[in-house]
Amino acid sequence: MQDQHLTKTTGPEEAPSIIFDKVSLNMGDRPLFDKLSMTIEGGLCTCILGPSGCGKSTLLHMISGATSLPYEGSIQIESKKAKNDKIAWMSQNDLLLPWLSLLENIILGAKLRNEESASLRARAGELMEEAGLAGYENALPATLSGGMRQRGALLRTLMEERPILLMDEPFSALDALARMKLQNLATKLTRRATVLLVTHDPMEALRMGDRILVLSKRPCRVQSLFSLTGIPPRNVDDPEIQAHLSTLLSQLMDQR
Ligand SMILES: Nc1ncnc2c1ncn2[C@@H]1O[C@H](COP(=O)(O)OP(=O)(O)OP(=O)(O)O)[C@@H](O)[C@H]1O
Repeated sequence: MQDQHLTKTTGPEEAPSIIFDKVSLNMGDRPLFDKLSMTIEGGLCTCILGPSGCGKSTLLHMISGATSLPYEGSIQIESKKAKNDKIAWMSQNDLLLPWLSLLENIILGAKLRNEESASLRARAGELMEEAGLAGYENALPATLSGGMRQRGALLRTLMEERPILLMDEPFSALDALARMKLQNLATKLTRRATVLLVTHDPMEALRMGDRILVLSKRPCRVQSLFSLTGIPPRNVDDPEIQAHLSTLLSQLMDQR
């Protein structure tokens, strides 16, 4: 059901690649990026791991253009759509408006643009059903658990139907079980979009990613790239996870 909607709006032809070409940026008096070149493949989930302060969140901000940082080089998004119409953002704070019901929060973007309609509400209802939130349409955020609020935030992001999703540690505030459930849901509902997920959790990256980029300490460069072949979300005992986990962990330990 949801896949149909997502195919229509975030199909492969709509999910662009993001190309960094010799991107340099100083933060303070030191380079954060020094001629960083890499390609984020369209239509795949790329997870980014790396030491604290190496510039993971800054990369997402540079792609979104939300903050104008004085970088050199280029970041190209291969899409016919205008930038505002192609990127959605999700972070670890759910940012639900406390005075609106969960449903009103989920359709907030359309409400603000005066695009609310019966079909839009129906679509939100379908997504809520899929996310196990049916029956909570009128609940205020304060009456919901952290996992439910974060599921609501995920649905609000998906309702925007953007081909690029930038996710900055979206599940880090959740307990292990809620996190795993939300990883499964997010993977299912964002299939075919270009997803860039910043995380500190190697298992999350191995469960959700088609590709994993390990970044180095400042100045940030791509230290290694893992290409995974199976279809996410992977179970924790998936052979592909077992094959990569120790290599990934030892690389991350070496960076500390
Ligand atoms: N507005 C700013 N002014 C100066 N330095 C900044 C600013 N914002 C971030 N930085 C610095 O840029 C570097 C990269 O920050 P960023 O938040 O992108 O790192 P990160 O890899 O996401 O870190 P973490 O994993 O801890 O969230 C850090 O050293 C940070 O101190």
